[in-house]
Amino acid sequence: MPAAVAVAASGGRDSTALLHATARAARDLGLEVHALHVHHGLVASADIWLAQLRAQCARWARAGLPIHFHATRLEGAPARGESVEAWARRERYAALAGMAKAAGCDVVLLAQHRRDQAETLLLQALRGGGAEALAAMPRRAERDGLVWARPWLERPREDIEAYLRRHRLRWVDDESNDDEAFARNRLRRQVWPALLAAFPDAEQQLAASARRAAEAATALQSLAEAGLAALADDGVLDVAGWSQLPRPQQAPVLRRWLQTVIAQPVPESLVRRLADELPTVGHARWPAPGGELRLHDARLSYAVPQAAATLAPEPLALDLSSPGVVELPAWGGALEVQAVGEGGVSPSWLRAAELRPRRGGESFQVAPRATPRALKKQYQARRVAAWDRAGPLVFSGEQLVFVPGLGIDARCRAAAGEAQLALAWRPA
Ligand SMILES: Nc1ncnc2c1ncn2[C@@H]1O[C@H](COP(=O)(O)OP(=O)(O)OP(=O)(O)O)[C@@H](O)[C@H]1O
Repeated sequence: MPAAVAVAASGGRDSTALLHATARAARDLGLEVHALHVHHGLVASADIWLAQLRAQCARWARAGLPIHFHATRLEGAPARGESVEAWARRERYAALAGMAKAAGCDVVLLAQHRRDQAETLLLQALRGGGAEALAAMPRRAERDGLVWARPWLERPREDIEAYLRRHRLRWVDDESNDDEAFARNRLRRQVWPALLAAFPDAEQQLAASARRAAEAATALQSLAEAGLAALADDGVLDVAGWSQLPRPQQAPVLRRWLQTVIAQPVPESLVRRLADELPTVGHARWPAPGGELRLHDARLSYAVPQAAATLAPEPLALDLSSPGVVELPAWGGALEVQAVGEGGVSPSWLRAAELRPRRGGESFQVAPRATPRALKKQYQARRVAAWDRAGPLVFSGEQLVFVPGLGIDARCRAAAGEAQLALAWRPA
């Protein structure tokens, strides 16, 4: 049995009740309770929440409950394109995990109850979620080396209200619960009263559905894993083998593979599109979260763009006039120099070469009679993906000689019959 248990406490109604109930049980069992609060810094009232909860815990401690209070103020802000809710949730869990570990707790209790579970199932269904999403919240999950448990997940909301009344507990009302811009608040305010009036046991039945969906999701996942075992190797999916699977297994196996290679949520539209298109195309690319999927020789892989140009190293002078491979770890790859019969550059251009990062404003000429155009335009015209643009530009004096993804500038090409070299950028 653990010596201490943590409770994630917002100061709101449910977690106030859970904190109090846990502290009372802990007193009887000889355990310590750590109340963990996260100040998101998003609304002015967050200061009041923190102060009230701290004072509440101090009062309970004085009254003999084995309770300790900890709080973390979140720093920073959502990344570009990230929603405030997603950022707050991720940072809240990270802060809770940090505080729990520092307090020596292995278990963190969360206060969601059966009504929350029923709402989550409905919200997932309204977003078109599959079994995994309809499973809603697990009663117990292991993450970041901690157990996250929801001891009241099967408790009706009324039980918690009765507990609060019985112990005359006070809590802070979250004013954002009134904001109908949030789907959960619209569900709570507009839909739930009507639903309960028409279906009095809705909460219980929806929570039961979530439990069954969780079982179905676990079974489906093991099936998909078993199907994948023979088809995926080192992040590459054998598309020929996948096409031989019975039709109903194809999407689940594909979804599972995508989840393993893309470390972020996989849009269902991508799963559907791939399931339809994979059997019909030979070579193709599809945009995917954080990168790109590439199909080549019936093998599907996922590629992530190279580090951004802001990390590009300093210019570097070197002699590239003889064949060989020049390893350039600072650039994340190597330049390969090869003797060729045509289409190359005369070695004299490469004797005093300089590798430079792209700065903007460079121009590149693709063919002898073409007009030089801005590098950016050439990339766009030839649909060079962002990660194929990584690697150094090779200059000779002020003349751009070679560009990863585009090749040798036509102005530097050697005449037929002359000694010449081709360059290629090989990302690590
Ligand atoms: N700022 C916070 N600091 C610590 N724990 C939090 C915080 N916000 C939420 N939690 C924890 O996550 C659980 C779910 O959060 P959510 O905001 O969905 O709950 P809620 O139904 O509003 O609960 P409560 O009435 O306790 O605020 C809470 O019950 C609580 O255990």
